[in-house]
Amino acid sequence: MSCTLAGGRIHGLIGRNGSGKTSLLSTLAAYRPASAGTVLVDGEDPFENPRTAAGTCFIRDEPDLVPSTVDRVLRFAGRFRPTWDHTYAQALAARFGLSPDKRVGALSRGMKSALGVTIGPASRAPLTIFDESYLGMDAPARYTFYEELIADYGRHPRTVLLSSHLIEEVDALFEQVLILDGGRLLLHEDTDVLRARGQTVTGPAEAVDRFVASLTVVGEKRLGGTKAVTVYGELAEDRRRQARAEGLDLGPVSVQDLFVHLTREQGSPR
Ligand SMILES: Nc1ncnc2c1ncn2[C@@H]1O[C@H](COP(=O)(O)OP(=O)(O)OP(=O)(O)O)[C@@H](O)[C@H]1O
Repeated sequence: MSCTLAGGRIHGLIGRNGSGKTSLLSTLAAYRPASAGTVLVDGEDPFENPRTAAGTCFIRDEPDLVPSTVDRVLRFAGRFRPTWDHTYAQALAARFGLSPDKRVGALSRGMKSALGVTIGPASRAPLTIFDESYLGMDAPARYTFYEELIADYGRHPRTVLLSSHLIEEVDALFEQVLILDGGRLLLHEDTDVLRARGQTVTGPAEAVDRFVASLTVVGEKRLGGTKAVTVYGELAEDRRRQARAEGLDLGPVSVQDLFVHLTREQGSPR
């Protein structure tokens, strides 16, 4: 794969199991050297590089936590990061219900993840990477994470790279999307451009079925007599007019529907 990630954006990394997300993120965060090819962070090889390491925060699905108390874990995380905001870290930990004197060993799976996603935003690292960091966190805690991430990103813009399987929950955060498939970069686009690659056609079930008969259907939902069908491919203007004339609504497609369509057939792991 070959790509350049623009700074100051939130990039979503999605791909099926074994497609290479963790391998890519681990190499960017210098947890592993590149076995082939070139990886540059801010123009430099990140491996064993103190300058890029100080500006990178990598929160893995099993967060790296020293065996101590919540407060000490946060202080330790801040020691290596010039951009660390300890007041914000404490406020975020409190929002997740993490008591400062609680020991890491006594935290549940989801609470360990919550501590990981406290360190990520509080690091304010110019390159902040989350690799399925929400694992085990319940829905209210995940939504708190998304809310805090976007609010803090607004206050302190930086480059965020976030891999997730919960695409419907997180796609609103993504400014750009990368889809990996079998170790290759299948697609790298602005989220809006990606959403325009398909359409959702909604209306009375029979009219929708008639309209989509000759189109590539990638998903459908039905509620009573109303149906919403997702189709792949752009619609020409005359087809759009026809849809409106038949009382059908056209909307953008979900990133998840497109992802499933693009990776279901060819998407076997390497
Ligand atoms: N430590 C390792 N040694 C050898 N091969 C590995 C190792 N870790 C991962 N792989 C292989 O590298 C490929 C990519 O794995 P990777 O963990 O990067 O995928 P992923 O997209 O993060 O998957 P998932 O969504 O399941 O977490 C897979 O074929 C996997 O078997």
